[in-house]
Amino acid sequence: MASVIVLDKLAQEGLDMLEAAPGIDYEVITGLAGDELRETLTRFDGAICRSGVKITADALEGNRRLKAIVRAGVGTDNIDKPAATKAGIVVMNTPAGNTLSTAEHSIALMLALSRNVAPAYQSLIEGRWDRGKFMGTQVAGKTLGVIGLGRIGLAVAERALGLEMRVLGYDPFMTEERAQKLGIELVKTVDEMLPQIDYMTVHTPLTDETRNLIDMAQLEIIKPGARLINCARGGIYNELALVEGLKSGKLAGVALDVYPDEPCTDNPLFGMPGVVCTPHLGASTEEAQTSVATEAVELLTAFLTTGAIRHAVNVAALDPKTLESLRGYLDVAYRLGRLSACAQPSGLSACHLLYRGEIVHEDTKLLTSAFAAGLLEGALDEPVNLVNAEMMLHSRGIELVEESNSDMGAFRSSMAVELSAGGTTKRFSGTLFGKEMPRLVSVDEHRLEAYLDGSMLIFHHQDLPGVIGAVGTTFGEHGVNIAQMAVGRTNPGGEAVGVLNLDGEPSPEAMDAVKALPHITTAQSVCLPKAGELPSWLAG
Ligand SMILES: NC(=O)C1=CN([C@@H]2O[C@H](COP(=O)(O)OP(=O)(O)OC[C@H]3O[C@@H](n4cnc5c(N)ncnc54)[C@H](O)[C@@H]3O)[C@@H](O)[C@H]2O)C=CC1
Ligand SMILES: O=C(O)CCC(=O)C(=O)O
Repeated sequence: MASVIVLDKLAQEGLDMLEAAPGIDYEVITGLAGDELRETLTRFDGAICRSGVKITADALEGNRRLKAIVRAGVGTDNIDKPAATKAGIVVMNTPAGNTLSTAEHSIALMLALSRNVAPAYQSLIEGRWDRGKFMGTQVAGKTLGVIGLGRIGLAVAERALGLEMRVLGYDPFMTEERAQKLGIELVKTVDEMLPQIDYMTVHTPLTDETRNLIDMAQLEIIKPGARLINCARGGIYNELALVEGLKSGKLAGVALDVYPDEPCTDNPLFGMPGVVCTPHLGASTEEAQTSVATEAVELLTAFLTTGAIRHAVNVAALDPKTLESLRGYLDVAYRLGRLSACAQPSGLSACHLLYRGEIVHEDTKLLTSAFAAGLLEGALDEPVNLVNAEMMLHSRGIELVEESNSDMGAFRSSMAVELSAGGTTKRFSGTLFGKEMPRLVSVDEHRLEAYLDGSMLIFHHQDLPGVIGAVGTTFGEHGVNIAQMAVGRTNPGGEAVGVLNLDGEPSPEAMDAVKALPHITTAQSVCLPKAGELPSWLAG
């Protein structure tokens, strides 16, 4: 049974889906923070949140159970993604469910600003019939600047065009041709837009580039009387500049749905003339909340029950079809990682991976992550999986290089690993027989064919009569049964390698006895998962 925690208020439709999901238990606990949040999260496999809870590095510290966090919404800025990645936790979001509602809220705020809706209502309920005081401005024929032409920005632009506005747009990822088709005039910089606009709306994440996008300097060039709207993230407009702009008359209005620190009930803009603010309501419609809640539950339950990863913001996607078709090779990659960790337990500085044949047309990045997970699994006291393995390898200064060659070589697909440590190299390659039989097909330059599972012995020796027999006899004396044997050599009488698949792990005494045999140069015991045994992140 997988356990899920819902950390913020979630639409009932989402909770109903959790209730009905087979193999899933859930609890709703909102308002958690600090130690209470950290301790609670250690009891769950998955979490669903909105923007209320702050999942900081502290909240994830020492968590060995949580596997996924799904944000029922777009912005994942309330989740410490580097900390989640380090802990091997997948972070996913529901990117499209609240697009239209947020676009509509931006338009609503623009119209509310233009027609003084909030102050006129306030004045009315205070007993005044002030028809002269609240002269508005028509939006038709006016110019709207849209910063960020992603899902919400484009939906706003489309609606503004429907209101007969001229729309200028700025987004480094939008092409001139596409903008033209949509009826948006693309500008090259925000500064180019500022002298031309009557309204501005932002629809970007808060990043180093978008923080304080409108500041004191921009007030110097903005068209006097402009009205600014922010339904994206607090901090994109510098609030002190907005206060100054309103005081000086440079700005005629400001509408905010989002704030640098939320919840926010105290803000220098609140109560100023020309300001209308809402408490982060962009996505607060029944339609948007139903959509993000049900999608979040779908994403989390699919991940917890099948391993499928969609809409992840810290790891490559892994849809059920890809997972199914790659599972065998992910297993080969993971086992080669485990084998490499035994063969090169210290001083590793670089791993070169070469994918050959048909497999190069698949997402080999995932295979590389599976290899890295196998390599590190036994060495770390924390969970390692596809999410964090490469990051952990890099943070240990181990270089990971991936190459592909579509030539098949001896197999339809294969994967070779070269490990470098202090001027020496070791090489292994593996392939998949059938759909799920991982095989070791070379050690260094020697070809062979051995099972890539269970207990193994890999030994280098001189190719002389009686050497292999002596290994068999020695193991026999120590009660170790040999299930299968493979030998590879380049020249008769030269260096050779033997791989034994054993029914049990040899004792240290058995290993010492084998190492002491004449003509044996190295002997390494390797313990891999049994055939068909997969790590939890791969088993689904
Ligand atoms: N107020 C609310 O309740 C809601 C707020 N949001 C926020 O709205 C924002 C936009 O959401 P979506 O449109 O779904 O995201 P999106 O990812 O579809 O679009 C973001 C766009 O911003 C552009 N962008 C990034 N950096 C930029 C820069 N420096 N200058 C110009 N453009 C830049 C990107 O190229 C992309 O096209 C997000 O921050 C999200 O958190 C989303 C939903 C609800
Ligand atoms: O959960 C909410 O209502 C906030 C929505 C939001 O800001 C987002 O999806 O980025």
